[in-house]
Amino acid sequence: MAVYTQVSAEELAALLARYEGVGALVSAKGIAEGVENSNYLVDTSNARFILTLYEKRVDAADLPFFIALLDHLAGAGAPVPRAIADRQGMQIQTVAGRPACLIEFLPGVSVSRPTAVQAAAAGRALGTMHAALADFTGDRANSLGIDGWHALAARCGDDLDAIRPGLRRIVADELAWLDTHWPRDLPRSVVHADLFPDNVLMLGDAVSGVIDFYFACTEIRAWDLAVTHAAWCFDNDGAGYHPALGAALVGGYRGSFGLTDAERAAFPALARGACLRFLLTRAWDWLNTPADALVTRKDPIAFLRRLEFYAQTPDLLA
Ligand SMILES: Nc1ncnc2c1ncn2[C@@H]1O[C@H](COP(=O)(O)OP(=O)(O)O)[C@@H](O)[C@H]1O
Ligand SMILES: N[C@@H](CCOP(=O)(O)O)C(=O)O
Repeated sequence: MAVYTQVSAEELAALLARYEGVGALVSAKGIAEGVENSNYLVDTSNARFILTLYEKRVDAADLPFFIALLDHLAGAGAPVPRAIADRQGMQIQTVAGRPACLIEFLPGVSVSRPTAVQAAAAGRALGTMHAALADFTGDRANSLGIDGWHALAARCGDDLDAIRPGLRRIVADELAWLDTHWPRDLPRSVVHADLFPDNVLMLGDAVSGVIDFYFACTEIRAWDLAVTHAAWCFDNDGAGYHPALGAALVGGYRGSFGLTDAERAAFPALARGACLRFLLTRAWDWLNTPADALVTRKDPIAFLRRLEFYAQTPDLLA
């Protein structure tokens, strides 16, 4: 469960009083899903909201970028939640000592075993967002891009072998391979960078919401598709690849945005980079999450298995 910071009913009522028309506090519950931030489901006499307190990897200095990104996408008709402005026009607040936003609640549920139809819808939603971002002028460096993977691997150090004997060597070899094969000249854009099924809300087979933009950054645009492919098209433990999901996801994306020959050719390398990114952040969390934290650690090895698949399938989108 991801609730790192407790918020009292008094603090919450005082927060809500800053906003015009949100109503009075009826109830607030910590949300079990998520690993990065503290999230509360807040019901008022008027509506339902999400209260997010930013923790861990979210730098408060990046919040204006994320909020501008959500405003831009929502303005273009994408189903993303805006941060609500208070009477003074402030979207970023301080709650229990943490930076925080009151956020629109979006309906829908995230699927744990997507169907091909749902994967196609996710691919279309990603492509539609990329189209909407063509005229977004915000910019944020990717601290979890290829340079960041080197730094994170160095910080994990020998402890990687405590997760799986030999993992440190595997990571070092993969970094060396990526340094040589990483595409440097593909189109770049602001991207979501974490479009896992738990960050896509669905009503039936339709995408009703895309959430959790807190890794959004300027990156190789097709890397976003590679992240989404790695996240959607395997069993959770990374053991089994589902070609029908892969074809549907990529087909949905190509239909709504498009993919160049150069992006297709680079896809296996981008996917290997995506796997290494999640392997490393999960490994770091695995090694550093306090025993008493109310959060479920995610398995790094599930992304080692995906990495092995992409390494063995260099002609995946050929
Ligand atoms: N705007 C929203 N509308 C509806 N539910 C949301 C919204 N934002 C977050 N949630 C719920 O909160 C959970 C955790 O949110 P998320 O942003 O993924 O957290 P974290 O950044 O900690 O991973 C989601 O899985 C979803 O159930
Ligand atoms: N998607 C990442 C972890 C980030 O968690 P999220 O709940 O913010 O998506 C992973 O699976 O490692």
